[in-house]
Amino acid sequence: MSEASEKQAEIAVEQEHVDRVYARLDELRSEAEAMRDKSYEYGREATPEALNERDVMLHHANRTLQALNAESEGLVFGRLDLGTGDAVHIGRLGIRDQRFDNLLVDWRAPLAAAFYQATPEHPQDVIRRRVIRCSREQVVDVSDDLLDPDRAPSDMRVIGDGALMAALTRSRGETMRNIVATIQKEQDEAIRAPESGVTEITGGPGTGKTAVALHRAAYLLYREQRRLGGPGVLVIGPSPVFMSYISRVLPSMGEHNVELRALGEVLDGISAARVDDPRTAEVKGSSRMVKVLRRALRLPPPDAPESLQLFYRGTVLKLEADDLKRIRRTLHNKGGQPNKNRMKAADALLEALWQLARGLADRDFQPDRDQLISEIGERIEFHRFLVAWWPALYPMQVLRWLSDPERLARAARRLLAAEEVDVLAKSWAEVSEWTVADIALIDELRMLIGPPPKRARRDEPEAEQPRRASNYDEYAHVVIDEAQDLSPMQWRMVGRRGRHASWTIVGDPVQSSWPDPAEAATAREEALSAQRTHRKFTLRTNYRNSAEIFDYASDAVRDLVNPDDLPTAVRTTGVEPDVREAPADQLAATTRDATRDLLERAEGTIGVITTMDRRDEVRAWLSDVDDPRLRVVGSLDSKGMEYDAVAVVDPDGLAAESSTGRRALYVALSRATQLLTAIRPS
Ligand SMILES: Nc1ncnc2c1ncn2[C@@H]1O[C@H](COP(=O)(O)OP(=O)(O)OP(=O)(O)O)[C@@H](O)[C@H]1O
Repeated sequence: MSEASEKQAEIAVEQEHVDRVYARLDELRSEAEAMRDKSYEYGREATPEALNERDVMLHHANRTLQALNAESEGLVFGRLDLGTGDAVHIGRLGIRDQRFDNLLVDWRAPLAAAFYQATPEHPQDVIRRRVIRCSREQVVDVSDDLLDPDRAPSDMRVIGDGALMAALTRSRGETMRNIVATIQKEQDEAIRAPESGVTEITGGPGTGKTAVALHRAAYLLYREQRRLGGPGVLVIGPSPVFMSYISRVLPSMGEHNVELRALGEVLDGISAARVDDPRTAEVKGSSRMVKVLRRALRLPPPDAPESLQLFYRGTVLKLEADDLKRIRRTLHNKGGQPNKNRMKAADALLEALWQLARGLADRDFQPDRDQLISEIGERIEFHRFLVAWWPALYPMQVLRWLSDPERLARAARRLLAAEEVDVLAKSWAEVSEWTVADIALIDELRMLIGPPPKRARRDEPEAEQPRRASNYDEYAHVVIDEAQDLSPMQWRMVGRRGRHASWTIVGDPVQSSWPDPAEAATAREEALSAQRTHRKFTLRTNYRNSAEIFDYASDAVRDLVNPDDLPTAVRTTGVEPDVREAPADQLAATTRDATRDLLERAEGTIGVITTMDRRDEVRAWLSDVDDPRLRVVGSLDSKGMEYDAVAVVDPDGLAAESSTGRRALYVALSRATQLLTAIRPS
């Protein structure tokens, strides 16, 4: 038999099994639908027990249907031939036949672990491992690894030369795919690590950190359904573009109970995608901002009245600016959230008025404490004063007040340098749209201020009404991707979402754009201080880049890092990166030529990456290139992304963009799977 017909014969064998799986899937779907219909009937009886039973049935039926109806692409993807003579098929779900025998074992079940962990050195009773590739319900390819040749029966066929290389060479689509059929051993160890505490996964570009983190989320949801199913899993990544890029991975594995949020979307109800320039982001992200914000809350609101004057029984009572200042200071010194202290503020003012009145008492004026307090306390003019002097505060409003440089300088005295105050005030004064870094400040303010009183909420401007999170601290597992870039303020924000959670933290210090790693490390330790277990996995193989591309990309950081922190790229293509030089007036034309060239030569997506400042300019240069595969992004937006071909426009500009510019350049140059062009202004 020729190699091709051997392969066809094996494809036919697998097709038979895949057909059985799909037929059984249809049966199970019908059963679940029947159960759902029956649960509605139970509901009609309306006794508490019947209603309870209905809810349980309905929940179960819906969950089953959701799992069965998830994209069926790649439902069956693996097979193990064991030393016992048994064959086990592995898939995205576990499916049993009517006799309760396994037709398909869920990839997360212990029985499937050998699919990822068996090696020729430790075959774990696996003789042949087969990856099956399907297009919908049709088997299109099989690819084998013979792990234990000595025990292989003589008629066992071994097809192809490895599924991993085939998967890596294929062009990538708009969104990240699951890698469940080709997860490698070192990745599997991180995916299947216990849930508790902190699991840290590091590794260089393209080592599969994001893929591993998402598969780990799916694995934990399967294994720890009871704990994670309710409060759920939160996955945080750098940008909305990135979240959309990874958004299909979990649903493609049947998991829907996961919230994906970019860093600018962590706070309910507000969403920011704009990023500050590096200097501004650095100041906004510094943990010094906690004190600045605390101080800002101690300042009177911008239009606060400077004195309080009332007539009481023919006598003038007046609290002067200094009195009011002292009362405010005392209230703040006692601590607590200003929004919860409004009653205390009213009491303190009334007490001060009483002290005044008592000092003025004479024969004609004999005030009584209780009477004065209750009479003045009910006056509308007193309430008006209180509302202006100690208003209900809203985080965004308080931050907006800091666009006044004088006010900000008062809050930042001895904490921020004059230049830093300028940078911040300018950022808030010039643009009304919030940035990603502002969100962590707004979240901090929410914690410091406390919820506004219910009555005040009705007057709350629309823009100030983030949907109140009931589940602030209630996620059971938090996954942070690109964790190396979180600022200290962002660590505080995410820490609040997972005080009782377990964590998966994924990142690569070499790709970090945060200029002060020590400050971020301290904030991270604080955010995770409740965690007792800490385990770390390092991934060392770069699956994305060709060796030629990664070698060129690594030059950007080689002298900054320990060589052990750079992974090894496994694939060679023989195609070196294309480096072009162009005088400034030719840069647009050269970029257009290079982009068209890449669109022609590469099959999948094309990314053009440049400095954040030049993003719009480069977009305009390419506005007449009409191809949906093309994306033009700034350096920060390229974090975590991947394209089949990449053009980096002005690499030296990227390197000079910030104090961590060379690391940003390393990120940009390591985004391509097949082709890389660098365009340097000469
Ligand atoms: N075991 C695997 N089988 C197939 N493809 C894989 C495997 N591991 C990783 N990949 C692919 O390699 C590419 C890089 O993966 P991923 O984006 O998760 O890496 P990363 O470590 O997060 O990269 P970066 O740090 O650069 O953002 C993706 O296309 C992913 O699908």
